[in-house]
Amino acid sequence: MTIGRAQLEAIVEALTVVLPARQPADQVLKQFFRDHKSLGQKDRAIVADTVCAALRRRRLLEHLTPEGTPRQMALAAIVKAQGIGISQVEASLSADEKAWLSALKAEKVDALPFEIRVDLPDWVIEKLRKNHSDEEILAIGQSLQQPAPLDLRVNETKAPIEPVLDRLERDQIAARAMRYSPIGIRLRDKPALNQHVLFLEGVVEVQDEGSQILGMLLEARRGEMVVDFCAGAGGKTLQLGAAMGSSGRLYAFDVSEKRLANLGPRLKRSGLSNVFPQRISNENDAKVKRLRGKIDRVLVDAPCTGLGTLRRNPDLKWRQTAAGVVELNAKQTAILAAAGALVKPGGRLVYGTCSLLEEENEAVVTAFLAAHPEFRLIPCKDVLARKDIRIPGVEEYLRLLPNVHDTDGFFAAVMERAK
Ligand SMILES: C[S@@+](CC[C@H](N)C(=O)[O-])C[C@H]1O[C@@H](n2cnc3c(N)ncnc32)[C@H](O)[C@@H]1O
Repeated sequence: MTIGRAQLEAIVEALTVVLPARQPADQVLKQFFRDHKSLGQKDRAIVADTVCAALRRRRLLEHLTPEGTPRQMALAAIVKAQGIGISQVEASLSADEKAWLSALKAEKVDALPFEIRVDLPDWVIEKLRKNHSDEEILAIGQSLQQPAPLDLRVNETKAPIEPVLDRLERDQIAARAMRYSPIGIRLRDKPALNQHVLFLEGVVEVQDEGSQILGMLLEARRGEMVVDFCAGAGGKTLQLGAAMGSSGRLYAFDVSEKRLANLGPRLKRSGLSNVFPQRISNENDAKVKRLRGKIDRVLVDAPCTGLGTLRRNPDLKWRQTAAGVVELNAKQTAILAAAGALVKPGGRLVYGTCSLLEEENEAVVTAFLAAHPEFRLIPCKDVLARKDIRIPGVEEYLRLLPNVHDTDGFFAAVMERAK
């Protein structure tokens, strides 16, 4: 793949606005493309791929480019992170740059310090060391440097999985049933699906396999009262609504108007009529309190560092901080307590995150259980076994890792309130 002068300039300009990491990279990039309407489809793909590669290997690239200018970062990303040959950019290089890139190309990444190979900030590595060996941390870090696959969930209210797989095959979209999720399909490539009839008619939705497994832990059933406390744009809400056969009542709470607004069109496509999105001001909103003790199942998909999703959002690792974890922790604890109060006797509470950090996961659950003896832990393994799902390493808690399960990183705990 040749990268021309104009394309390289566009990559450098894009990195100039993305690298300060003041806002999420996808938002900055979206604005960048709005401001650069002359860039064609192919140019945009090249810019987006290189920016993503630079964010995935930012620590390596900063190590290799002592001045760290956006141009150096762009060139190093192309040659070192994307593995593109120097000859493919040669026409745009000065003699000095050519010599520098040749030396860079020859440098052995495997011989670099551990932290650079892991490509995570020091504070994250330190926290991971509480539960993982350095060998595991390296495997986790390297798996998070890979792009994530495109995963779909089949809307059970519209179709079983087999005809959907058949339809994809007929349309020459390479796909296979997922390893763990019985309602999931993994695509081999990343086709633009948003004009495909299966997507437009709400038969499939994009959802990572790990997220599907987490949603299944709630075992939401027909006719029940269910709350998705942190519904966001509704990835799991739609799954729960379908599992409930579009019956009962499913409240989708979130503090973010914008995220709930993104649920709107997805909900319409899904055809579900049991979902009630509600914006709440915080976890103690009156809309929450009036449901105390009345709900069969409550899911808390808590706000977290998102470190398990770095394959999709590589900028997150440079936007989170140790101080941020402390703030998130306070939120997670408060949300879980408020959500737990909604569960009726004999009901279920699931706490989940897409974080890899013990502080956001086991520690929050352990503290909750200590303060709420009316709840007890149900092993995730047992819940999944009822659906014939067996996942290596899943026992008491759900712990999914990209290097082990080829899903985003997820954690979950299932709790039941005494009758
Ligand atoms: C991990 S995301 C949810 C993702 C979503 N469940 C999905 O599957 O697509 C966490 C969500 O928690 C929301 N949130 C933050 N503080 C909250 C609070 N106090 N009460 C309810 N939701 C909150 C955020 O706006 C964010 O949408």
